Amino acid sequence: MPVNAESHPESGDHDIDGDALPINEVFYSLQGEGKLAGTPSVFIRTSGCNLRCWFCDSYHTSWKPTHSWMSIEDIIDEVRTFDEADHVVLTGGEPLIHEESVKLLDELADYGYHTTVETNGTIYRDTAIDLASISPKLRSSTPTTERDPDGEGEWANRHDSRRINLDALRQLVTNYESQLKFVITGADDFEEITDLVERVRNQTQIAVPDDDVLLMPEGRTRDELADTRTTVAELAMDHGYRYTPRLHVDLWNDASGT
Ligand SMILES: C[S@@+](CC[C@H](N)C(=O)[O-])C[C@H]1O[C@@H](n2cnc3c(N)ncnc32)[C@H](O)[C@@H]1O
Ligand SMILES: Nc1nc2[nH]cc(C(=O)O)c2c(=O)[nH]1
Ligand code: SF4
Ligand SMILES: [Mg+2]
Repeated sequence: MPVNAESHPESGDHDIDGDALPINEVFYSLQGEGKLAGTPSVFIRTSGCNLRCWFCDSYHTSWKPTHSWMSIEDIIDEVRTFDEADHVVLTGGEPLIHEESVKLLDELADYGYHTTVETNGTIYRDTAIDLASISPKLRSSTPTTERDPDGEGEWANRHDSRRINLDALRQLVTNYESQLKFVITGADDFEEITDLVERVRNQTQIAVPDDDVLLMPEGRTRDELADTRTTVAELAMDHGYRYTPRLHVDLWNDASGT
């Protein structure tokens, strides 16, 4: 169900009683990324983000957010229409900017769903998360003047100062089963990854095995992925990290609702 009403997610200007979330789309697909790639899953995509990656493949949740407000009850009713699925992926935008995501996840868990949260790792919340799929943003994600899809670099400093929150990363990794999934634009990104993984390891007693560090090629389309994925596969082999494909892009390119 693509949802396309225009309004601003931070405004809260909706007339639904009870807890509600700005929802960009709800759809059924295969998990395309990470440890659970290939798993049939219902995706709930919230709108609104605290970062602005230049390459964001969900432009209508970050740079130009669109959504309809949905009550938690209505979201869960919609999820339950896909009766083959027992996995739910909460994504965005950044789903953890919304306090109401806590209640949604708790209720999904009460219904017995396995929950994955796709997050940029800058915000921690205590809720029912079976897999925290954390994608910390590297320097190469910054929307510099040359790479800004929507302006002239106005977001660059804000993005850069927000993109790493070591304390939030520590809490996510310590309290949930997790994966660290880095978007790679080129071999130059690698040093920053090893450095950040070390810093996270130094913050927690929980083991962060190389197997839970995933390298994902940057690319919104098959053609873009064709340019990055071999480099990324070789980096994974050289360093013992895991490669993750973007299965949905391989299967359906950049079609919406996939
Ligand atoms: C749209 S984000 C939403 C969740 C959260 N804001 C985050 O960034 O993790 C979902 C996933 O897509 C990844 N992603 C976004 N744009 C991408 C691109 N152009 N190429 C590869 N991965 C991308 C993100 O890193 C994240 O793992
Ligand atoms: N099929 C599919 N798998 C995904 N895994 C993470 C996604 C996301 O946008 O968070 C995503 C997505 O958009 N589609
Ligand atoms: S953090 Fe996620 S949703 Fe936000 S701009 Fe980056 S990729 Fe897009
Ligand atoms: Mg996606």
